[in-house]
Amino acid sequence: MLKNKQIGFIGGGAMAEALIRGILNAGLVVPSQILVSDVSVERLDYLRGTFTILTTTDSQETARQSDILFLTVKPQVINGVIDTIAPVVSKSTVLVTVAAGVTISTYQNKMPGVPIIRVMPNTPVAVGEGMSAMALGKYATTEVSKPVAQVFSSVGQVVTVSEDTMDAVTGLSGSGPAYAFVLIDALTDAGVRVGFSRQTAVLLAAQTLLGAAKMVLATGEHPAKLRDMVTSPGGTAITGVHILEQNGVRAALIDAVVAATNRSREMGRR
Ligand SMILES: NC(=O)C1=CN([C@@H]2O[C@H](COP(=O)(O)OP(=O)(O)OC[C@H]3O[C@@H](n4cnc5c(N)ncnc54)[C@H](OP(=O)(O)O)[C@@H]3O)[C@@H](O)[C@H]2O)C=CC1
Ligand SMILES: O=C(O)[C@@H]1CCC=N1
Repeated sequence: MLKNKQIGFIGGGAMAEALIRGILNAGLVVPSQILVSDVSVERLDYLRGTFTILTTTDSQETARQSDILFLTVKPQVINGVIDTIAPVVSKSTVLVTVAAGVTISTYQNKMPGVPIIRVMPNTPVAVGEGMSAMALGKYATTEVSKPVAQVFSSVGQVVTVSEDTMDAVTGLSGSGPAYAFVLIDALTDAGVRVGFSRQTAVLLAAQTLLGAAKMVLATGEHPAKLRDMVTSPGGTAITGVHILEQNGVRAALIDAVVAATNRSREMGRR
């Protein structure tokens, strides 16, 4: 379905790189179908050198050439980018924005009639294990959204949500890899503390989280039931879980998601 489609990215940072890596690894497109623009020539050199894709410093050129145009710049600069590209974006281009907090109406007001899709992905798209949520603007019909859904489903799982839940998605799965990396890093330190090399400790920590996540998805069981299967009476796991609960790890994670959700809302009000 993406054969002969030109895919553009405005903003060649962390999220664009993760998506480019993911869709190239998935074989969804070939490098010559991807054009990226960025303000940083060094960044473009890096992306061209790494992926053999096309690059330019001209955002309007990227907007003109793209059938699917990803806006992958920070929310702080999105208004400037919209003003730059609005005069040249065609109604046959599907505009996909991943900017946290920025509503579809912000784009739609400046680009009437252009199909807009707001997506909140996460960086594990780079390894085919992303979690993306998608909300469709009023001109983005199901038909129009199909190739975009295909992009995100080639690099992980996709759900369609109503736009009013997007800040919550941002707080949970959009920002979530950061929480997971903190957990893995902390468990790795713990492994070093109990005597492993860092290399062995990070393997023990990361594979354990990967395995636990796979069990939740594969069995459909409540995570508490799976936890019960690990906690032998009077054993080691319940001893560790007790310490986590005593230190408020569960409440800290809930607070983190609520705070990140609120921050996403705040960024949208700017
Ligand atoms: N990182 C993540 O995990 C996720 C990010 N997002 C969203 O993705 C977007 C990008 O985030 P991220 O990739 O982390 O940010 P980055 O800062 O890594 O990337 C943004 C890139 O855009 C460049 N840039 C700045 N201004 C312009 C412009 N006017 N035209 C073209 N390029 C420009 C920046 O250059 P310079 O640095 O020189 O300013 C930078 O290279 C954000 O809106 C964020 O909310 C969504 C989900 C997850
Ligand atoms: O931190 C941020 O604002 C972006 C959005 C979700 C993840 N990273």
